Amino acid sequence: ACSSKYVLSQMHPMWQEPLEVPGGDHQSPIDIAVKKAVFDSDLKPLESSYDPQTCQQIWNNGYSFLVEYDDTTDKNILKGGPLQDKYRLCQFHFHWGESNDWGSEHTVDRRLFPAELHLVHWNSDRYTLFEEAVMEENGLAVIGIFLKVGKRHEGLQKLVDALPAIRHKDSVVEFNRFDPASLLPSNIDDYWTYHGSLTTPPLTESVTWIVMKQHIEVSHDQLAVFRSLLFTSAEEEVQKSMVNNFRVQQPLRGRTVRSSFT
Ligand SMILES: NS(=O)(=O)c1ccc(C(=O)NCc2ccc(F)cc2F)cc1
Repeated sequence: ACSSKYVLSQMHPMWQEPLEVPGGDHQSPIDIAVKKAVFDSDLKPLESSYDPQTCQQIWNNGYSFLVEYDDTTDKNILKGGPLQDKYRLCQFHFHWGESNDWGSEHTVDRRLFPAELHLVHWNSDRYTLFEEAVMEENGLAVIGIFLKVGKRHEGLQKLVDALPAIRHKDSVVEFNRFDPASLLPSNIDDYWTYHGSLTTPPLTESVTWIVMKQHIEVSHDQLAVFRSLLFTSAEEEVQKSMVNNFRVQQPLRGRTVRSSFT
């Protein structure tokens, strides 16, 4: 899978923002000012096709928890929308807060959501490995989906039940037959899209962001289990709750956010 060979650099949630990312004027996340988004009628509907059997593992990388997929074949594909090529799913992960009042990375008219899901894909038409694609401008496509607290999300529960087994950093458990499509909102035709970056180091500006207008709902208790995860490994004396693992918002620097809807 895409990131098991790399453990994200040791970042504390409130990790010091690098003062400048070299040439970093396409950084993420951003605030999406709805009225300033430009409707683009050329944007096509998104097409995704995921195979739950290719789910491999769920693990705590010390920053979030990732569900990883076998990305050695074209079994989990995203195309259409703003994308010219086809992209392979390699993992999905979440960002959340210590309370339900904040936690998302992107905002909509400054509105914060309690959490945000990222489905990470890389361009398998042009590159052979995620690690290669992550360095290229058209290398990655990440779907961002906001989470709101409300009714229990049945699809998410299987994932929530696995979290106690990966409480500590670097813990991994086998996880199979999970359908990422079960986490998509009913409407995936309405989205905003812009060019940005990874929201954690190396912060490379290789991401076509596709942020869904429609959120998904999870229960308060489901989100509470996210907060029971730890940033720290089992050996460390002081255990730190994994919360507030989001990056601060970045300047738009003249970029245009396009919308697929009016
Ligand atoms: N939150 S986000 O969706 O923007 C995001 C998505 C993926 C990654 C990632 O894979 N990092 C590890 C990693 C793995 C390999 C590599 F070459 C570079 C690299 F950053 C980081 C952030």
